Amino acid sequence: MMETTANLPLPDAFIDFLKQNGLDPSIYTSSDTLPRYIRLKPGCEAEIEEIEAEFKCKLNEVVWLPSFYSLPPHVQIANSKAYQDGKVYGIDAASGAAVHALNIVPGDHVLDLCAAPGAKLCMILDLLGNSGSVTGVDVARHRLAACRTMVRKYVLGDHCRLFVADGTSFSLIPIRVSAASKFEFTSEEEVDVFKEWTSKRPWKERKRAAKAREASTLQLTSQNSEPELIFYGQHSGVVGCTRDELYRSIHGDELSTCGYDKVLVDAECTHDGSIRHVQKFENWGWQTLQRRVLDAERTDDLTNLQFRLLSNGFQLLKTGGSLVYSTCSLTVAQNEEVIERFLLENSSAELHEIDNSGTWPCKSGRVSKTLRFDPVTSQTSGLFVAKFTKLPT
Ligand SMILES: C[S@@+](CC[C@H](N)C(=O)[O-])C[C@H]1O[C@@H](n2cnc3c(N)ncnc32)[C@H](O)[C@@H]1O
Repeated sequence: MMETTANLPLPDAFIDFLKQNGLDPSIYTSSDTLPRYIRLKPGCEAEIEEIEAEFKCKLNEVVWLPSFYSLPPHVQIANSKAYQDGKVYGIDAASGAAVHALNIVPGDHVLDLCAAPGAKLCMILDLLGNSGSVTGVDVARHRLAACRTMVRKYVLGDHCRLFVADGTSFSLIPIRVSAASKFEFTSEEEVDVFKEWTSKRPWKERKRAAKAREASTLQLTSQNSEPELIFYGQHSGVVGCTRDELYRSIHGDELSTCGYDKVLVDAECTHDGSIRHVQKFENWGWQTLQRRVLDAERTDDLTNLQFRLLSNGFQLLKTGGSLVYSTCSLTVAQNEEVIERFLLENSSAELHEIDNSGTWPCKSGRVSKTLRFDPVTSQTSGLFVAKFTKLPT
């Protein structure tokens, strides 16, 4: 049987899932009227009127989030010139808030551990501008390839590198000094030095990538398969670097100084807070939703994955750095319970109040200093956000 929430038919299994997790299905009643959000590329403010004329609607400034604008839900932006020229991109305001919580400052080296398809990664690159670096990691190659397309489309890739890898074991540190100016190579070494990125990769690199893919299909442990570098910009630290330098893993104490300044763990989840995602199952079949999303065993596996992603992300953070954990699920099991378990096991982790969050239209989570966005309270998609800092040990 279908239960109708406004014009939105939700299957019984989904309603049951919400109820079992203490979530009120009525938060989805406003889903049909939720605005669409865009982020305007900084520097394009003078073009707002032109963009409004193209979209045939007013761009309403989101007062609590810089560079964000809301539009009526029916406006399609994908065919617009402003979108195709990379002046605007679609990103929900709650997602923007999660990135904002990182307090990105020029020069930061940022790790985005579940990066694809890349809306948050693009925003981080935009905030960084001409400095620092962003390392995007995702286990799904096709999704990360879409992220690469997006980064290149918005001409944001100069300080970015993308690795297909398992975020629970990824261990590469940022390259903080311009490698090209750091090393002097003998002609022998130069063969193995990364040159400018090109989509036509040299034979040797293609062979390595094929080998890495073969290893992962043979289901060797993720620790055994090397992260596959599928993109790097001119100033991402990769150009001029040797393979040994790039693939140098660091564990333990050294990470406290060599780790990332900021880490985003936007973890894989059941997506129950994103009604637009749930609606896609109307076409794919509600049974697929039950099998792929709501299955209790899968949810248990997910909470373990979330815990491991959070733990590894925190491991790669330098002392004094900040980590934001977010999911587009609103269940306590995938959010508060994951972070409570994590805090119990990590004495150097401290929950941190998110700057300016007092002015944000969201609720507090069950754990103090955590935030919950939902369609009714926030006029956004559902999102849980928590911020940690790393204390000296
Ligand atoms: C919620 S999505 C991330 C959305 C992304 N941050 C954005 O803003 O576009 C979660 C991502 O986690 C990835 N993922 C799942 N398991 C992973 C793992 N073990 N390591 C790294 N990424 C993983 C999925 O492929 C998916 O792309």
